[in-house]
Amino acid sequence: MKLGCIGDDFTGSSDLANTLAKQGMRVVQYSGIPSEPASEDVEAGVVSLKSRSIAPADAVAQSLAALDWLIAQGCTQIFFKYCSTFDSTPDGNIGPVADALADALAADRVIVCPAFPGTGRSVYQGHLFVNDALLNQSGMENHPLTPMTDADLRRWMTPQSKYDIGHVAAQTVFAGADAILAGLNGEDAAGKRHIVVDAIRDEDLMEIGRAAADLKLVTGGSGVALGLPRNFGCTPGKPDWEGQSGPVLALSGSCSTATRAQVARHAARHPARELRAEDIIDGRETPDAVLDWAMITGDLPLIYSSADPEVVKAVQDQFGRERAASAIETFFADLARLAVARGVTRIITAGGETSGAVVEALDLTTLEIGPEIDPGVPALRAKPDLVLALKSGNFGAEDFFEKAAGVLGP
Ligand SMILES: Nc1ncnc2c1ncn2[C@@H]1O[C@H](COP(=O)(O)OP(=O)(O)O)[C@@H](O)[C@H]1O
Ligand SMILES: O=C(O)[C@@H](O)C(=O)COP(=O)(O)O
Repeated sequence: MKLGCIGDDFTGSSDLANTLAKQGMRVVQYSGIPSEPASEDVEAGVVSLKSRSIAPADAVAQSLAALDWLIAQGCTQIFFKYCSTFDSTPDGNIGPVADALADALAADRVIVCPAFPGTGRSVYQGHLFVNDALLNQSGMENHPLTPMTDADLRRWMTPQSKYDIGHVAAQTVFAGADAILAGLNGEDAAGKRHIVVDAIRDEDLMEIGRAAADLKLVTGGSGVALGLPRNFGCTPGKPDWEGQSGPVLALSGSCSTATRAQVARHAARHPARELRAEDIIDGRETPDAVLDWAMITGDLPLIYSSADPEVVKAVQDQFGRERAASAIETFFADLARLAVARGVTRIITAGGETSGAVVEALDLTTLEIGPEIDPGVPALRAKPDLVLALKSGNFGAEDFFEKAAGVLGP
């Protein structure tokens, strides 16, 4: 293994694995830290953790354990993947994990770059934009777990990290890899360890990738990984893929803007069943009954708890943020387990935490990367008779669920 990756959630990890696979690397996504060595032919390993919204100390411990495993596989560069919307709170977990990885690797000039132009995320003058809106005006300010209320990445990262945060501005990035490296060196000399690097186009990311060839640690969204495979001699390619026939089920616990539009569109055309958080928490809904409904109805049924920000806020005020999230995630996890036991072979999940809960419940250890469904979302094969799509909350076109079902199989 050459490139070792640690993803702070499962959708983000599949997004990263997708980017690396498209750039020609032989990639495997692991669910949690594997207990065995990787197969010899894997060039990039992505260890998916569910560490984005847990206690910072736990996120650090899990990330360091993942690092140990990746180093033991021979990796010479480590990539820490977080969300292209920089999902974190003033306590973490991006800063504490980046600090711990940098310390463990004795890494300097740590790039911080969530840009992903293909999905509208750009970093300009240290600020993160989603299309034409600043991050904190993009809907992400209402995220149920990590409300993003400031678009200045340097300011957002500062309370999270024990190190000073530097910046390489767009003008330098536009001048290419040598200038970027000089910019990183300058910030390093000024005592900055984590360095926000601007990027607004894929060309910028390719140049940042070139500049990062000898760095021990790179952090960011999947975009900044675009230029890394070339450093390892890889050239773009297409994965082998054969779809899977059989019953399909879509599950959505994401309350992000894009997912809510996808849910609304799907519900107007296919069977869709809404789960109210209070009914789950009070036990009025059971996974068995909901699955019975899905198996009888067919036609790409969608089960969702996705709700508008006011509804989510009322639920969180009544039950507490963590209790609500955990009850809903457990429900989806139980539902997925029952669905597979009853013969479902294609599962589509929307939402990073939701997807993590589902993959962990299904006890899937490795995921093979298939073709891209929409930017940042690949088809995945988990077992000979089970394929998945793990959709990041804000990714995908409005007809994503239909599209995903089509790519996953006939
Ligand atoms: N109706 C709801 N009320 C409160 N919390 C919810 C509701 N629906 C889902 N959640 C929780 O919100 C979180 C959404 O996070 P996630 O699945 O990562 O989606 P995204 O990828 O959009 O961030 C999950 O923890 C989920 O259980
Ligand atoms: O970088 C991204 O935006 C995604 O890969 C990602 O991490 C999304 O996370 P969720 O929105 O929580 O699914």
